[in-house]
Amino acid sequence: MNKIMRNSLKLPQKLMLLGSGELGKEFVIAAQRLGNYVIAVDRYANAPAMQVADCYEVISMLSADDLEAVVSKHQPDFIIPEIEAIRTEKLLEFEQRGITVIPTAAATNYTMNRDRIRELASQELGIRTAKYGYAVTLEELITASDKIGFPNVVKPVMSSSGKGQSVVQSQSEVEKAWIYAIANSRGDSQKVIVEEFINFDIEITLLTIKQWDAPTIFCPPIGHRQERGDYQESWQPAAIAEAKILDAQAIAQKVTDALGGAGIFGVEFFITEDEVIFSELSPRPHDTGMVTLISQNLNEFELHLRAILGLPIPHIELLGASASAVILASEKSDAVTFTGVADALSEKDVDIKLFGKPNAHPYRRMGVALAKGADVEEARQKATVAAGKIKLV
Ligand SMILES: Nc1ncnc2c1ncn2[C@@H]1O[C@H](COP(=O)(O)OP(=O)(O)OP(=O)(O)O)[C@@H](O)[C@H]1O
Ligand SMILES: NCC(=O)N[C@@H]1O[C@H](COP(=O)([O-])[O-])[C@@H](O)[C@H]1O
Ligand SMILES: [Mg+2]
Repeated sequence: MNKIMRNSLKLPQKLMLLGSGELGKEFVIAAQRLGNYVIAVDRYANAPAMQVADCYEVISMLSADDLEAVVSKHQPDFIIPEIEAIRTEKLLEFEQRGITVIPTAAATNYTMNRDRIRELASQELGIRTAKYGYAVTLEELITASDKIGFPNVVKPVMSSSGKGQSVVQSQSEVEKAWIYAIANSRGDSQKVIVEEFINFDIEITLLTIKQWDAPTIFCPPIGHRQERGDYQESWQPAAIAEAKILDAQAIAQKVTDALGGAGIFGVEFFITEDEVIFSELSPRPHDTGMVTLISQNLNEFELHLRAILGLPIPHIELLGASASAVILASEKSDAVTFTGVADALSEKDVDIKLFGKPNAHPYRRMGVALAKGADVEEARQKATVAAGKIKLV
């Protein structure tokens, strides 16, 4: 259904983006370069992607009525979610009405909360994940934590970028983790997941491109480092044994086939000495994949667009060892300005993206530094130094 036939595709298409952060902004730029018409939607005005879209709407994406209003008004050909927290039941309805939802409405429903995609991977597909349990009360979390053991990781089932997530060392810390998770849960969910802590050697994102009428293809693996559950730096290629890359590709193919549709997926894995453990997946570009803005002939946003529109992807090429490092805010501010950009850009093969978020708060991601180097170590060093030069004032 809704399959785009390559040779009959007419441009421009009308694309509605649900979520308008930094990932959406780069996607809109890619879409605009082929002349498409983009409506950017988010919960606040002047969000990054709105700044480069044809028009924008400010709504609650968790409200079915709000979604209905903007879809009826604009009649998009495609609805392209950019965040998890969307009333996905409504997307099923739009899909039934003939609008193509990316990658599919069912896939956005599976990945809206951590529990459904975890059940799909672990129970239905038999894929190795961390041991896990759920809780909807503190008492249940105490019991579930005992079963999983310590240390463990507690997360709201609906959250992203590490919001509400904590590593719990002992039973005495469970209550604090519960309160933190519930306070930082997006939407109306009161459910948390508790996971076995995986002591991995490296964690990776495998960007997986699922196409309408061509085989699934993969980017070289991206390594990353996270703090507070949020990405700090990423690099490509990640040094992993070929056999493990093939294992990860097979798992990514299995999960994305089960989800269906077309588009890019960021499939996350923990790699230990002898295991490849599936963590989670984004049915859209991934934050750690921003490194592809400098590392590849086609970046993850261009790949997403081509996959969505059924355009060919003849070749993905890694242009050299590359890295990204985030630029975070440290204080609350409604008037953000940056210094140090000239200094950062004085280095060869370094680039800076500032997202244009209208306000800042501690740890909010405001930009990213990108670098190429002779090897991954040099690229990481250059990206981190460049990010450190940018100051918010
Ligand atoms: N079970 C675990 N064992 C060890 N580390 C973990 C575990 N779960 C999460 N982490 C760490 O926390 C990070 C964020 O976790 P996860 O990807 O589940 O959260 P998220 O909020 O969905 O993040 P994002 O939206 O940025 O992908 C992981 O990349 C990893 O570094
Ligand atoms: N890990 C998911 C992720 O990176 N999502 C990206 O962050 C934006 C929200 O940023 P904000 O919280 O600063 O508004 C989202 O819109 C998306 O671009
Ligand atoms: Mg993640």
